[in-house]
Amino acid sequence: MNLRQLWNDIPKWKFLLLFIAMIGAGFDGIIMSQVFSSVSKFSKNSTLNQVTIFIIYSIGFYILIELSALIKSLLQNDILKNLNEEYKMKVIKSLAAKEVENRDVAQSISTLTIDLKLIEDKYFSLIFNCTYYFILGLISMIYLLYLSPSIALLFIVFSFLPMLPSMVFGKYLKTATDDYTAANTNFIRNIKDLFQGYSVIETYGAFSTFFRRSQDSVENLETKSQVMSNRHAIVGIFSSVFSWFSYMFPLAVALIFVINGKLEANTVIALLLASDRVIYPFRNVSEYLRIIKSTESTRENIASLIVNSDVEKLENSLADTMIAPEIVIEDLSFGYNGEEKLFSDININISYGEKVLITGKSGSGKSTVLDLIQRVLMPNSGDIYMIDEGRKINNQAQAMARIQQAPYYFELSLRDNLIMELEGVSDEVLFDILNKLGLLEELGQSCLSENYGENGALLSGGQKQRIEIACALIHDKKILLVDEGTSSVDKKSSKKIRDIFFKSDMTVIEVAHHYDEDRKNNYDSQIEISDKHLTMDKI
Ligand SMILES: Nc1ncnc2c1ncn2[C@@H]1O[C@H](COP(=O)(O)OP(=O)(O)OP(=O)(O)O)[C@@H](O)[C@H]1O
Repeated sequence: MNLRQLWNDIPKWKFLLLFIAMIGAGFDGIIMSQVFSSVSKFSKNSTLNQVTIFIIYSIGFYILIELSALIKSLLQNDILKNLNEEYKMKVIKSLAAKEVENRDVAQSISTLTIDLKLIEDKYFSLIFNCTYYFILGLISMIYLLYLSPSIALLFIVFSFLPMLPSMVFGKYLKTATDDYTAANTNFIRNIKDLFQGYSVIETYGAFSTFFRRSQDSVENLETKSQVMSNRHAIVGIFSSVFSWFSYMFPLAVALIFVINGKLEANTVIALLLASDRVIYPFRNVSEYLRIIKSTESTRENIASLIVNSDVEKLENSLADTMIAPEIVIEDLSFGYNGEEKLFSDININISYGEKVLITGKSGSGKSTVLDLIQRVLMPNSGDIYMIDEGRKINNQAQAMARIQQAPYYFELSLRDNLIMELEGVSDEVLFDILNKLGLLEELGQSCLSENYGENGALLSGGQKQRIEIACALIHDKKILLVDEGTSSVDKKSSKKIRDIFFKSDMTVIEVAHHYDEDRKNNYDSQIEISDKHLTMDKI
C-alpha cells in the first residue's frame, strides 16, 4: 500500500476540490499576520470608521478561511469514508480467500479492527493532513519572501530543523508500533479462547488460570501501547525544542536588522507571525511523515494480503450443474505439513448415489479423508476429482455439503440460513423439508422468520445439524459428507434423518467415529482405514 495506489483509489475530481479548499484554508497565516501586524499602524489620529472597517475586513477574511477549512474537512472525511469502505471490503474478501491452514480468526479480527484503523488514522488521514500543512507552509513561505527575502530565507532554512528528530528516530518508532500490533493479536487470541471455550473453562473451574493469562496479555498490550506513546512523546519533545530554535535564531538576526535600522519592528512581527505558519506546518509534516513511516509493516502486510489472495476464486465460483458425479481418488498420498504420510497410493472410485461408511481407529485419518474429498486439504501427490457425464470437474466442493459435528449457524433468519444465495425457493418447499426432518413440529409455523441468536444459541445441537441437512437438500447437493453427523440427535430423529439419506439419490459418505456393526447394513460400501491404506469393500 503506497502513495501511487492511494492516488489510484481516490476520485480525481474530489481530490481537485479538496486541493482548492486546502489552498483557500492555506491563507490562514497571511490573514493572521496581516491583521496583527496592522495594529501598529493605528494611532491617536486614526478614526472610529477606520477601526470598524479594519475589524469587519478581518472578520470577513477569517470567515472565508474557516469556510474553506470546513469544506476541506468535509471532503477529506468523504474521501476517507470511501477509502475505508474499499479497503475493509478488500481485506474481508482477501481474508475469506485465504487457504484454510492460514485462516486465523484472532488475526483476522485484529487486521480488520486494529490494523485498518491504524491505517485510517496514521496513514490515510495523515497523508491528507501532510498535503494541507505543506500547502499552508508553502503559501506562508511565499508571503515571508515577499516581506523580507533575507530573513525569510533564514526562517525557511531553520523551519527544516524540527524534521530532524523524525528522520533520526524513524526506526525506533516503527519497532514500537510493530510490537504493539503483535501484542494486540495475542490479546484478541486470548479473549477469543476465553469466550469460545467458556463452557470448558467452567467445567474445569479454570477461570483463574484464564484470568491470569488474560492479565498477562492485557499487561503486555498496555505496556507495548505505553512504550509506543512514550517513544512518540520523546521524539515529539525533540521536535518541539528544535522548532523553538527554528524561531529564535532567525528572530535574533531580524532584531539585529531592526537595531541597524534595516527593518521595521512591525515587519518583524508580521514575519514572526507568518513564520509560525511555516514552521508549525512543516513541523507537522515531519511528524506525520514519521508516523506514516511507522505504519510501513502494517501497510505491507495488508498489501500482500490483498495482492496474494485469489478473491476471484470466491466470487466466480458458481457451481457447475452436476447430474450424477462419481468421485475418483487416484494415486493419492497425504501427510500433514509434508510430514509422515497418513495415507499412500490410494485408488478408489465412489459411484453416484453410493452410500459409504468410513471406519478406522481413532486418529487413523477418517475426518482427513472427508477434508481431502471436499478439497479443504490438498493431496501431497495424486488427485481427487469428480467425473460427471464424462466431464472432469475441478471445483468439486460446490457439489458437496458437509454435515458437521458442531455446525455453524448464522445470526440471520432461518429462511436466510437455509436458502443462502438460492433464488426462487418458496416457503412451501422449505416447510416440506423442515417437516420431513421433524423440525417444523419442534420450531413452529413461524420458524422461517425467526432469528435464533448468535451461532444458533436458541437451537439445540441436533436441530442445528438437521437444519444443515435441510440446507443440503434444498440446494440439491449431490454428495453429502457426514462427520458422525447425527451425533447430537436423539434416536427418533436420527432414524428420520437416516431414512432421508438412504432414500435420496445423493452419494452419502459418512465417517463413523464409533464403530457399530449394526450400522453397516444400511450402506452399500465400507472404506476401512488401517496401516496408511484405504480398502473399499461392498457390504
Ligand atoms: N491440522 C492438522 N495438522 C496436523 N496433524 C493433524 C491435523 N489434523 C489432524 N491431524 C492428525 O492426523 C491424524 C488423523 O486425524 P483425523 O482427525 O483425520 O482422524 P480420525 O480418524 O477422524 O480421528 P477420530 O476418529 O479420533 O476423530 C491424527 O493423528 C491427527 O493428530
